[in-house]
Amino acid sequence: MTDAVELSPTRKSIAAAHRLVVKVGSSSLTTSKGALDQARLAALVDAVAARVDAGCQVVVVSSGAIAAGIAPLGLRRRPRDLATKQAAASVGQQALAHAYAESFARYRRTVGQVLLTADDVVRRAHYRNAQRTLNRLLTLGVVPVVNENDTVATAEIRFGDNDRLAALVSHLVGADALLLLSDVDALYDGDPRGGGASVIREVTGAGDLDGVDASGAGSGVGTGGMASKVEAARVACTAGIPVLLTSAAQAGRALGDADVGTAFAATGTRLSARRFWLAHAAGARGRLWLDDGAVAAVVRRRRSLLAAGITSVEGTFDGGDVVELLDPSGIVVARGVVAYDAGELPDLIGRSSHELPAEQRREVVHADDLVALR
Ligand SMILES: Nc1ncnc2c1ncn2[C@@H]1O[C@H](COP(=O)(O)OP(=O)(O)O)[C@@H](O)[C@H]1O
Ligand SMILES: N[C@@H](CCC(=O)OP(=O)(O)O)C(=O)O
Repeated sequence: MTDAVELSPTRKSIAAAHRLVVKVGSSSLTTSKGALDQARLAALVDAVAARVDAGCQVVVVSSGAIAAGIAPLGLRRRPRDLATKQAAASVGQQALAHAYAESFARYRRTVGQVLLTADDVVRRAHYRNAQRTLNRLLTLGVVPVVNENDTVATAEIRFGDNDRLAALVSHLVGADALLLLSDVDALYDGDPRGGGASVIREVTGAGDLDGVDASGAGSGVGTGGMASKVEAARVACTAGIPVLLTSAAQAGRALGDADVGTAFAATGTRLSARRFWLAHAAGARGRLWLDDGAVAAVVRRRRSLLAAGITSVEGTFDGGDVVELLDPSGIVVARGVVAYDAGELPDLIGRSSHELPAEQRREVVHADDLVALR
């Protein structure tokens, strides 16, 4: 008999989490013909209800609105144009909400539908509203079922994928763990459909993802693909939230001892709402390229960014807008609120403070308004 392998600290913390966000993808809830798969939805609800009955609070972030609208509308495949996608989402979301309500009713649990647009997370006043509603639902013992508000979200304001939405919601509700449930049992070092790929059990830092190819397209009914799950896991982990990625078919184990799939360890600590918004939710209006000295000052020593360390400026922004800070190789190393308009900076960059007139000696991005991403 072999000894049981000790669970990693990440898995233990996920198994012990009190407040969880569980994201489930379209391919796990719908048939290939574009209708809801009631049996698979019920199996997911069984697993979530068991965890709720054990005293935990669970937010479900559910995709599937567009996919579930395909068959009822008599369409042959997932629509490509926005108007038809929105029509499909309108029909499918209704079916989805009804199915969750009926399925959770088997456990005498009430569900609350929460449809969010990117604005609800990007604008700080909206962020607080969404936060308040979700918290209230949870304290009332309701299971919130969240999706993007696809019927009104236009191209510019779309989250784009529910993996990212789930990571943002995890922070919003102060979740102790995020579960990403898909149609694949784990992250592999390459697309498993090609064969020969190996499972990655634990990701403890960015280095564990070196050489991992997650670029393969998704299932065809969803949008995200594996790359968006890895990115969502990174967003959650840097905000201090561990992530478990596995298949919806393993939801019972995932919500039980968490000894399945790929576990991503939290790499950062929980950020304040403002810093999280700066790092992940706010839209950037410009880019500042830094020299190596400025990168070291900003990222390692957590100093303000001065004009002397900037080599180039891109974008049309005003003082108060969010910009990305790039290292000399073009990697975004930080984000922050810029103190100058784009038009003011070309005359200042590369010059040290004592060369500048007194009114232009203030920091370009103050340390309090800056979040390092690496
Ligand atoms: N490195 C990888 N590891 C695991 N799956 C991968 C990888 N690269 C691509 N994939 C594919 O990504 C798919 C999951 O993405 P997607 O279909 O968008 O899921 P969902 O609908 O659950 O959001 C898997 O079915 C798998 O074929
Ligand atoms: N909001 C969309 C989901 C888009 C999406 O991200 O889908 P998926 O990749 O399956 O998680 C819908 O409900 O159809």
